[in-house]
Amino acid sequence: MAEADRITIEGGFAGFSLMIEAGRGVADAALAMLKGLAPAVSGDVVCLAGPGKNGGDALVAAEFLRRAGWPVVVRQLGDPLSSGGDVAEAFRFYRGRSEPITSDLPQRVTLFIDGLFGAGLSRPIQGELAEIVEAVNKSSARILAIDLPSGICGRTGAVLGTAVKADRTVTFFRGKPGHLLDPGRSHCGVLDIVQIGIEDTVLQTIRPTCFRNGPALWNDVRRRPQASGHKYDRGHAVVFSGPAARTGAARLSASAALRAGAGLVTMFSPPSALLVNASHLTAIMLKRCEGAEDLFEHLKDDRLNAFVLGPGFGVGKAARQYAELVLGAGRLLVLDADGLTSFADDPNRLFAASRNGDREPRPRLVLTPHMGEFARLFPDLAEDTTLSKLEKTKHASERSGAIVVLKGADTVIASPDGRAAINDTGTPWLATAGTGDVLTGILAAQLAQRTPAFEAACMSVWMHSRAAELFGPGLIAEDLPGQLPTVLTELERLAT
Ligand SMILES: NC(=O)C1=CN([C@@H]2O[C@H](COP(=O)(O)OP(=O)(O)OC[C@H]3O[C@@H](n4cnc5c(N)ncnc54)[C@H](OP(=O)(O)O)[C@@H]3O)[C@@H](O)[C@H]2O)[C@@H](O)CC1
Ligand SMILES: [K+]
Repeated sequence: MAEADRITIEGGFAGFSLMIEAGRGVADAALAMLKGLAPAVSGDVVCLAGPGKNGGDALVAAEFLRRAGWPVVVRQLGDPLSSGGDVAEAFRFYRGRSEPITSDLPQRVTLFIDGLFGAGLSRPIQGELAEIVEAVNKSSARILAIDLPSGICGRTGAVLGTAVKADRTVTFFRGKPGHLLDPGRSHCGVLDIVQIGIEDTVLQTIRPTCFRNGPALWNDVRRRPQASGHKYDRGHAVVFSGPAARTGAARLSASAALRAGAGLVTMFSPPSALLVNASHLTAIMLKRCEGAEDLFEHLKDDRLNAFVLGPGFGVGKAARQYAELVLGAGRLLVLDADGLTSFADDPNRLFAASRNGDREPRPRLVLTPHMGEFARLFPDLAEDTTLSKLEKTKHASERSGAIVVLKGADTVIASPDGRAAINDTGTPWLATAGTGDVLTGILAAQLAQRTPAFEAACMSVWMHSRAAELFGPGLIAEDLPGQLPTVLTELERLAT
């Protein structure tokens, strides 16, 4: 944002004009929240203005709201005139009441506008300021945050000390990681992104590498069946089954792979589980696979192009051998669950297989850990409290040479080339047994169709979340594949 700001001002746009537009955007959002209420009978609109430009935005918004007829009170932290520059100008722009801030807040408040700290938050909120934030959070008034809820770090989404819990947050030009990463995301409430005069062309100079996950990022590279094509054009995905008593996870994965667009799906099953699997499978094919030699033979069929290893598979030597064989044969691999844990004692062995002696121009391995599994492969990154979830995932991807999908309510997807995406869709109902297995199948389908691995991972995470949103409450993992046709139809509509 600092760079976007700098380029815009260098181009002849006055810094205070940006602040006016920011303040106007905040005032518009406030008016939308106040809609239906009468200024004469409502409580005050209380604008909390901090010492920096976040406070400047609050002062500008306060003036626009005052002009719209609302009873506005500014509670000011620090001396805006001594701050100079745009902040002093904003203070002169505001023609209403202003008092120094204390924890003794006004009693009749309809709306708090939080302009204490934004991008310039540099340390935890403590002492009387923390009491003020707590009092604002406890009040029954609604809360609108400017740029970021005060106390939320824009880089990491972490709470520094304490943080405002807003109903709505207005930010400028583009969202920041702290808006999408937990706990920042839940402190923002509804997120509005308003344009304040910064041209999109600044992005050509800034070249951002971090994105909010959504169809705009990948829908145009998504592979889809062609009228003249046949099933092998859509790839042949393989899912490794676990032993007889643990086959369900692999079947969830396989059925998701077929629904998500793989041309063919085969389960490789140990002999003990063949009968169980055979009694459940119809369109999905079944092959016996017992040990490395068997797999080596199967891999001679080079139409088998994308593999899933991990769901229900069991931890141990077989998982390590299979993963290495698949990667060594130049195939794409989604490694999940037990597949990840199998490398806990020697993660470098996995990373070496992933890089395959640096002969691979593009990543062929996708890791889909939750935080617990991530900590087994990347213990130092997991423990490092200075790193955000975004940074942890990016470092892990760079180290492993793999696409890393670090799951959670705020799933992060990172590529060794430095790109990353944060997913902020989905529902809490996704936190149920087996949904991760379904994700591996959706991913295998995209890889089988030869979508580049980073985009494949991003779109799979999004489709998985969207399927859950469409089903709604009461979701179990088995319900997800059945929603995929609707998700695909939606994506088709967006593409045309
Ligand atoms: N970029 C753009 O394009 C545009 C940006 N705009 C706006 O600018 C905002 C960024 O402004 P900003 O850089 O002045 O920082 P801001 O968040 O106001 O705070 C800095 C002040 O807070 C203080 N302080 C920090 N932490 C503290 C703590 N825990 N407890 C106590 N004090 C603490 C810190 O003190 P210091 O660290 O210097 O001692 C300093 O005085 C951005 O969020 C957006 O709203 C818009 O106007 C439109 C265009
Ligand atoms: K704020």
